[in-house]
Amino acid sequence: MRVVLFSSQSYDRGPFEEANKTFNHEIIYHNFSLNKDTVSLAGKAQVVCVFVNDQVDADTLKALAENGVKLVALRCGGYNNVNLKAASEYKITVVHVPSYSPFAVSEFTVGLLLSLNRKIHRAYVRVREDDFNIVGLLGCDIHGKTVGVIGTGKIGSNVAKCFKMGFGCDVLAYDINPDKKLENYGVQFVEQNEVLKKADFLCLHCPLTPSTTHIVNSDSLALMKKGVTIVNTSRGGLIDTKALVDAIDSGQVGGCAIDVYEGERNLFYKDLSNEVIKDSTFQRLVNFPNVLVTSHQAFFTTEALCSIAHTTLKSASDFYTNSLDESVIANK
Ligand SMILES: NC(=O)c1ccc[n+]([C@@H]2O[C@H](COP(=O)([O-])OP(=O)(O)OC[C@H]3O[C@@H](n4cnc5c(N)ncnc54)[C@H](O)[C@@H]3O)[C@@H](O)[C@H]2O)c1
Repeated sequence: MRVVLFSSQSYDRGPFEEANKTFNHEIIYHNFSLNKDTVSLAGKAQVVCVFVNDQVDADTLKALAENGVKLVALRCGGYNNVNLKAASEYKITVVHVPSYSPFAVSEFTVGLLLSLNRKIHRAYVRVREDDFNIVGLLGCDIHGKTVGVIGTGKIGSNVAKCFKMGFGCDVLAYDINPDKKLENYGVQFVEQNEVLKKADFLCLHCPLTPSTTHIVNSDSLALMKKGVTIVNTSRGGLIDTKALVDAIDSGQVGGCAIDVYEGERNLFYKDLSNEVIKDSTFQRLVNFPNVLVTSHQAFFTTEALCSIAHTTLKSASDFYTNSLDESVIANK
């Protein structure tokens, strides 16, 4: 198969070339993203492979279909950036990587929360500047606090278990489809509003869907405990960023660590260090001392990259032998 990767980075090549020793596809790497303006550069692709910020909207899918593309393979778990309905209309199958390393994202989530709470990222900068003062770096014990988890799938369940069993927290969880096995670990399922009201630390791990868009907004922020810390490693669109900025400004939110941002498409994975960033909401957000932002890297481990490459190329092979595993199909 000819597989064309959009938004590919230097670190994608190694794992894809290694995995391809098993599958023998022809792989073409494009370092720019897929959208309706770049779709013609898919060329004679049989499989188009995209990542989290490619814009696979109806126009793009129509152009892909006209070019004979029958498979769009996301090399990630979420598929909120693909118009699945349009894909089905144009008879394009969309596959994703439902599980590569939930540990990669859950471990990163815990790391972000620890770093933000104890200001480790700020301490690092101070010590490098020979500033050994610790004023302003005060944190709190996480032990004994209440951690709220929205979405307890592969990632959220790991996070919930980690805070319950590793840190001795009370963990309150909400999921539209709760996996009751988590209760055996002491995690308690409650209504979403109860999670929001009681959490000292709130972790978001549900997918971005119409019903979860801006799940954190001015109304839900008002329900939360004053001084709550919010951690989002799922998708930026879960948070209304303007409302979050206001809540940080007022002190309603005491800290925020995010690996994802609703306007990240124009920013993340690019070196913009010599440019003026026009997104004033983002600029305001990153300048708060109690905010920690990373550039959508929670997935970024060696194990995850290898697993993503293997599953993606296997799906390409399986699609053309009619043996795709149901679990990888996003538009069933
Ligand atoms: N930052 C990163 O690098 C990165 C990497 C991988 C995944 N992610 C994000 O993490 C999300 C979770 O991944 P996962 O592998 O745990 O997915 P998953 O499908 O295993 O779990 C998602 C859970 O959310 C629940 N859910 C769905 N709608 C909900 C709602 N309205 N309210 C509460 N719960 C709801 C589902 O029932 C499910 O249990 C993905 O959707 C993706 O957006 C981010």
